[in-house]
Amino acid sequence: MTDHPIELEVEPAIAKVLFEDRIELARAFTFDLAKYGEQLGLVGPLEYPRLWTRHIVNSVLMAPLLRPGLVGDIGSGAGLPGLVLAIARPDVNFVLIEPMERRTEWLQREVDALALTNVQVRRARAEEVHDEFTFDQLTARAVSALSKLIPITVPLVRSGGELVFLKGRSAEAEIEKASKAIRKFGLTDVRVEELGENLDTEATRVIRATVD
Ligand SMILES: C[S@@+](CC[C@H](N)C(=O)[O-])C[C@H]1O[C@@H](n2cnc3c(N)ncnc32)[C@H](O)[C@@H]1O
Repeated sequence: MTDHPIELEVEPAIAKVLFEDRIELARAFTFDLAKYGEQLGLVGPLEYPRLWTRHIVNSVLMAPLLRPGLVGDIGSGAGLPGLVLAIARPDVNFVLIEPMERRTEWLQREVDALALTNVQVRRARAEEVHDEFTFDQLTARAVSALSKLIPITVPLVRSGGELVFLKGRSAEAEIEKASKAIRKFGLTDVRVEELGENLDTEATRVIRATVD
């Protein structure tokens, strides 16, 4: 692989606050993402000046919502949020589920390079592994609208488990549009939460829902 001329956003101070003693791993991952991301079609060049803020910090804001157990991340792509969360939460086990071979190769290479022992990479679509995994919590970012995510993710989560989806401004509208699926798949306590509101970074939003 050829080196990419890196014009990376300077690491924001909040990164060290959020990653604590895992910051060196987060730096190594971010550096690799900047180096290979465009070449491997993982992130576009326009994202480089906001790689930390918009992608790495945005993902790690979810870390406090996770409980020790098994977490599935659907459509991990470049590793967002799954690999970032696995860096931040070594006490949680993760399965990154991603159908594209080039992306799973990238994810596995990073898992190996960072010597992460709490991550499994599975090349598949979510709906192909319903009989293979039962997660305590399931995360996703930028995969599809809530109404489409519900049927492919709920069968992967244990009763009492939780969906945690990073969403933008559309969160409430997506909940509204997914009302039929929410009823059909027995989701309760469906709500939008703001993350990072009092921190020195862009706030973000998640949809959280409990699986009956
Ligand atoms: C727009 S990318 C987002 C990647 C990453 N989550 C992020 O936030 O940058 C959507 C990803 O979801 C994956 N994907 C699409 N449909 C999927 C499915 N049914 N199950 C699992 N992954 C899926 C795609 O291959 C792609 O990597």
